[in-house]
Parts: sequence; structure tokens; C-alpha cells
Amino acid sequence: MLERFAKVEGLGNDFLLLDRRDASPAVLDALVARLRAAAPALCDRRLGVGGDGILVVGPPRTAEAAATMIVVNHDGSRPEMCGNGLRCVALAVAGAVHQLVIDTDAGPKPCAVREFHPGTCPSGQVAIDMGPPDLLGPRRVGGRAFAAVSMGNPHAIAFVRDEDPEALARGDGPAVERDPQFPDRTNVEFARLEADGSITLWVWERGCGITSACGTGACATLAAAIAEGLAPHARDVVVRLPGGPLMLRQDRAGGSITMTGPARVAFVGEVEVPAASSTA
Ligand SMILES: N[C@H](CCC[C@H](N)C(=O)O)C(=O)O
Repeated sequence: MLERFAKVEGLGNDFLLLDRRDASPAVLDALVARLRAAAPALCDRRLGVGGDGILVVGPPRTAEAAATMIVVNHDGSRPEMCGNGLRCVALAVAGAVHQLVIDTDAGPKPCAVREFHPGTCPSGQVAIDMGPPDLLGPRRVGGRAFAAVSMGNPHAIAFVRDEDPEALARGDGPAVERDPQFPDRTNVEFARLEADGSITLWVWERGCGITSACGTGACATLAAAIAEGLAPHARDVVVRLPGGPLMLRQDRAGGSITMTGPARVAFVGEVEVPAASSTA
């Protein structure tokens, strides 16, 4: 069955976005099941459209929301939340500069489209209230200390000094993702504090592998850095990801983290999404 999609990206973290705000709950559930089964093929960068995952936009679940975002990872798993994806959904739903709430599997998230460039392929800058981090305490994996933090989805953050965060993310990420201490697996962050106060970050994402950027990972890393006294409250902190910078801020201990960054529609198209049973 042909499905219309928009290819969207935030700092190169890229997704197929399917806008189904008109779908009934049963139709939406059936579509998500088909997309989860077809995700590895649809996200394959040679055989399919290519992407880190899929975003399905459905009708709102709560009174104040404009829509709901459902996320599917490259491997077909369904994570609770996606920061870069949410900026893209807010841009696609808002269609202008204004504030709106998007429901997610991690609860409602207030969004503000700060800059909007209209067109068939719009782009802009979006700020998201990502909610408060949940600090889950220290973990040790393979002799290395990690901070476990949830932003609705799980993250394990290690701070490095003289080591290369990219090499560690590529080399150690897969094993940490699947360590038994993380019953739902985990996203894995390797971060280095820079002299200018910014944070260099590489992420091995649960269900995706290395990505150009991870919004929830950047927020979890800032939360861990603040908790360990490595970064300040109430000041904008730049997190430098391979795909570019995100601006983050936590105004007070335990409070929400605001994330600001770009979102863009790269192109639109149609793709065959087989019935779930035929992809078994
Ligand atoms: N792979 C993540 C979901 C996408 C998160 C990331 N792309 C972001 O921008 O937050 C997980 O399984 O929790």
C-alpha cells in the first residue's frame, strides 16, 4: 500500500514522517504495526527511503495537544520519545511561528516554533520543553562509569577527558546498549566537556546505531553534567553533536530542560508499506 511521507531531519537525525492526524485509533495502530515490521527496509539507505527511524503523527490524546507523535526506530522498536523528531513534528504541524503541545509516549511536550521558512519543504528553529530528567544513578559497564538518566527514554552517559568520544561510541556503544543492567536496552552517550563550556557528544542510539544527533541524549547528558557539577544551571549550554549544535538549558535543579534547534523537511514522496504479515 503506497503511503505519502515527508523526509524530515534535525541536525541530520533523519526520519520518514507520516501525517495521519485523520486516522482512527484502529487504523493508526494497524499502520504503526506495518511500519514497525517494515522499518529496517524503509530506513535502509540503499534499498529504501533511508533514515534513522519513522515518525507517525496522529490525532491528539489530550485536550491541549495539537497532535500525537509515535516514534519507530530503524530496527522497528518503539521508543518513548525523540527530541530531534519532535522538533520536526512541531514544524510540520504548526506550519507557522507559534506555540503548541504535542503528545508523545513520554507525555505531552510544549513546543514553540521560533523561526519558520514556509514552502513545500519548510524549515525553521524549534524549542521544546523536554520535561525534567529522571536521574537513575550510577552504572558500571565494562569497567567504565556511566550515569543512567531517563528523558522518557533510557540513556547511559560516560564523560571522557583524553579519549575519543566517537571511537568509544562506535566501539563500545553496541555492548553497552544491550548490557543486562538495561532491561529495555539503552541509548549510549560519550561526552567531553570543552574549555568554552560546551559539550562534545557522540551517541550510539538504541535501535539505530550512531546518529548525527540525539536530542534526548543531549538533554540526558546535560542533566548528568549538572548533577556531577560539570555544567551550570540557568545558563544556555551548547551541545556539539556530529550534525551540529543544540542549545540546552535547565533553569533549576530537577527542572525541565529546554532544547532549541533546527528542523527541516528535505523532500516529500510516496513509498510502498507492505502489510505486516508479508514482511515476516
Ligand atoms: N533511539 C532512541 C529514540 C530516538 C532518540 C533520538 N533520535 C532523539 O533525537 O532524541 C531510543 O530508542 O530511545
